[in-house]
Amino acid sequence: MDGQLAILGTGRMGEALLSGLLRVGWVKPHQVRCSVRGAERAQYLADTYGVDARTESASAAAEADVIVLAAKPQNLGALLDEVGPKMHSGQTVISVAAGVRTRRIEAATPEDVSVVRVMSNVPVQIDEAMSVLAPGKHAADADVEVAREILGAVGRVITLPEDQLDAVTAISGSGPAYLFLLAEALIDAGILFGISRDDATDLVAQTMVGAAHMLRDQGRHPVELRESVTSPGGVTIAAIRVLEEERVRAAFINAVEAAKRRGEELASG
Ligand SMILES: NC(=O)C1=CN([C@@H]2O[C@H](COP(=O)(O)OP(=O)(O)OC[C@H]3O[C@@H](n4cnc5c(N)ncnc54)[C@H](O)[C@@H]3O)[C@@H](O)[C@H]2O)C=CC1
Ligand SMILES: O=C(O)[C@@H]1CCC=N1
Repeated sequence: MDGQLAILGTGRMGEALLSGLLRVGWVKPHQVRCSVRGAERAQYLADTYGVDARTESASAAAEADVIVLAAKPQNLGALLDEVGPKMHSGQTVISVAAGVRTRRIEAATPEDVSVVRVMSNVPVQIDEAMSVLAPGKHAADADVEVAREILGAVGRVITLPEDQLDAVTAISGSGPAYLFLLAEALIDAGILFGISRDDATDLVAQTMVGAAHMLRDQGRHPVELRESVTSPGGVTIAAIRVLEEERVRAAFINAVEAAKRRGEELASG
């Protein structure tokens, strides 16, 4: 990219984006300004990535062409109060915060600042993120393209209307946590049967990777894939029966619905 990038609130998500963008060469370290809360963290970012890292966001925002907002939703209001008045026409703001609507950000920034909201997920750390873009009112195609380039550096990107973003957050944003919980449970089952934690973790992790690749790359329906494992009169159906008796399917749907509701609460609070 030409110009300057600011990442405001460079925690886990912001750092993962930063490292991905530097790795693919989308920006050079001298083009990046990061802001964080603690001086120690700023020093760490400066030492690790060679970027300008500060504990104050307003100057970083004022100097940038593209601004990534990566603070927690609960801190975004205060961050916007700090940086909004320093922003100026022609800037593109990309917010990765869960639940915070583009109109909230538009209200805190000058009229012709473009906002693109993004919901990504933690595999940004390994360039396997699922990111969904939702353009705000003033976002032009070029702004969406910038967001697509940034998130495209660390995984797959699609665009959806903003009214679907709370659902996206609950599914793919939080999704890795559900899969890690499932992994914990399967590893515990291995331990119950006397398999070592390391071996059980290998079994579960590679099973998840293999199953995920089949689902993503073969274009087959998950029902067909599950049926292909479930032999008549066999072992898998005994487990599926218990999962259905325990209403695991409904539990997942209810859990995702609760996550979506929480996203809506964050938006209104
Ligand atoms: N962790 C995840 O899996 C996902 C997180 N997100 C979103 O990404 C955002 C960041 O999440 P994490 O990186 O996990 O949080 P985090 O807590 O690791 O990072 C947030 C950073 O913002 C800094 N910060 C807060 N207020 C600030 C201010 N006024 N000025 C400068 N820095 C400030 C904090 O010191 C912290 O370093 C959140 O809005 C979250 O909703 C979205 C999808 C997945
Ligand atoms: O739990 C959260 O609030 C964030 C948003 C999606 C994943 N982590």
